[in-house]
Amino acid sequence: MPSQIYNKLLMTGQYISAEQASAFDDFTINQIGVPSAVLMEKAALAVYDRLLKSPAFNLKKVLVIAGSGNNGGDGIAVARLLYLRGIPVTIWLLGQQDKASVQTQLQLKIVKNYGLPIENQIDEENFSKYTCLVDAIFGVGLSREIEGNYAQAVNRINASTAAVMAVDIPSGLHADDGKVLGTSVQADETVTMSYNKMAMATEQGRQLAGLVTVADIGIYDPNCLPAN
Ligand SMILES: NC(=O)C1=CN([C@@H]2O[C@H](COP(=O)(O)OP(=O)(O)OC[C@H]3O[C@@H](n4cnc5c(N)ncnc54)[C@H](O)[C@@H]3O)[C@@H](O)[C@H]2O)[C@H](O)CC1
Ligand SMILES: [K+]
Repeated sequence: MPSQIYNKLLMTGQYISAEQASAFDDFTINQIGVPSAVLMEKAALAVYDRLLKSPAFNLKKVLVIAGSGNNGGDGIAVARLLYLRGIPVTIWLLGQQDKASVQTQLQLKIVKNYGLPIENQIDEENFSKYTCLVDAIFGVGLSREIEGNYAQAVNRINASTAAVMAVDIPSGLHADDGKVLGTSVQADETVTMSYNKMAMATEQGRQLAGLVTVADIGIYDPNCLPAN
């Protein structure tokens, strides 16, 4: 694909809203036909690659904190990739499994078949032993204040000395305006899917996201596709 078309597709320097992210996702799956699991795998590979490459992360003992939506699904797939590389990794599943999204249930089935450790609770002593935390609690689907055990998990992540990688967007940041909904993860790095999010164009969003990597996972703005 000639580079000027590809550059237009990537819309480098653009920021998109949660609604656009979902619309582009939906278009790619339902109009173009790329299976959702393929997109999730490419999202997970982008986070996995950055975790391996970035000097910010000590992968001696990794904890993936996963919600029940597709952001959690991305995180669970990251845990699987790390596990198959021989990296010690545990999944702390916050959401209720039976309420998990279809894609997240698939990722849970896969990691169970591989025998990855999945916990519903992590005590303080064990939590403090992790050297790297992956925030896969909420992504662009965050729509209200974070409360209860989700808020507790966010506060424990922020109190940890371990480096934090946020999947797509720090959990607690609203994708459109960078507002903190109750509490938000403070990330060292964020790998965001397809295009940067409007939240990261705000001072607060930039600060909470840390170093942002925009991952091209094959989801594009339909208006930027080459005319056939
Ligand atoms: N668009 C892309 O390029 C891709 C995005 N992926 C990942 O999918 C998430 C978005 O997933 P979604 O299922 O829509 O929502 P979340 O996982 O962000 O949220 C989960 C779920 O939680 C509920 N919820 C919202 N606010 C709260 C709250 N305060 N407390 C409790 N529960 C809450 C709500 O029902 C949400 O549905 C995106 O960020 C990417 O990580 C794809 O996997 C790959 C392509
Ligand atoms: K997140």
